[in-house]
Amino acid sequence: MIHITSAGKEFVLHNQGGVVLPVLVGADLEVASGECVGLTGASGSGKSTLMRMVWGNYRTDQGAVVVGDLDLAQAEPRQIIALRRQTLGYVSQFLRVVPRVPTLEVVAEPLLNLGVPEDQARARAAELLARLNIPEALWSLSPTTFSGGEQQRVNIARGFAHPYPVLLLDEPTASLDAANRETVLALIEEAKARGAAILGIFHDEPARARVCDRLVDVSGFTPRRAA
Ligand SMILES: Nc1ncnc2c1ncn2[C@@H]1O[C@H](COP(=O)(O)OP(=O)(O)OP(=O)(O)O)[C@@H](O)[C@H]1O
Repeated sequence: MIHITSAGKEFVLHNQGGVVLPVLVGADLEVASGECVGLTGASGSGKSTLMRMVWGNYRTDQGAVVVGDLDLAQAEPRQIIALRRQTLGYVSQFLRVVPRVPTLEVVAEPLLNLGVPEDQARARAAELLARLNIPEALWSLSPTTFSGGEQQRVNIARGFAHPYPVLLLDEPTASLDAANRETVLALIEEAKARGAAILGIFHDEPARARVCDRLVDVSGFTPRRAA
């Protein structure tokens, strides 16, 4: 479901004299349906950069990053938007939402955007929020004032509302207590069992060992820097 071939990325720092910072070169990676691949490598090796190239908000400079049948390196913005609506889900570390939208709507929104009837979308959102221990009294409130861990759980509920064929997970268990961490790991296992292809960054080593089928060390794609 994810096919990355000879992908490269460099940043041009326009506000720092146009310095060119090569970050990835010759990156190759495959994630099959039902598989979870974990990205590893030292801080700064390019894990988040590679994830953002798959998500389509960092442009791929060389090679191909194909999700389903769309090459993100060549795609038009409207194709990326359609891919994100139907195929590609992303649980980032931090929740970004429009202020004043109630939590239940935030979680149901990906389903409503796909035309799922409102009662079904809200029922699915409620089921996930309950499973992730967000008290029902909070569902009608905007999550902007929630605690870090509550916001992360709302973000996870939103990311798992629609059964995306491809999922990107950035530290999904980072600030969770044991019970909620267990729920998130179970959600990941269920997504794999229904055939989702998952690419993730997990600093939580036991979590990584449990859900990842393979690890890919991104430092293998780090260009040799001039001494
Ligand atoms: N938008 C950007 N502009 C310029 N340089 C960037 C940008 N994003 C990332 N980089 C650089 O790319 C390199 C890789 O960063 P990245 O965040 O992908 O690493 P990482 O492996 O995810 O690190 P960490 O584990 O610390 O999160 C770093 O040297 C970083 O400074």
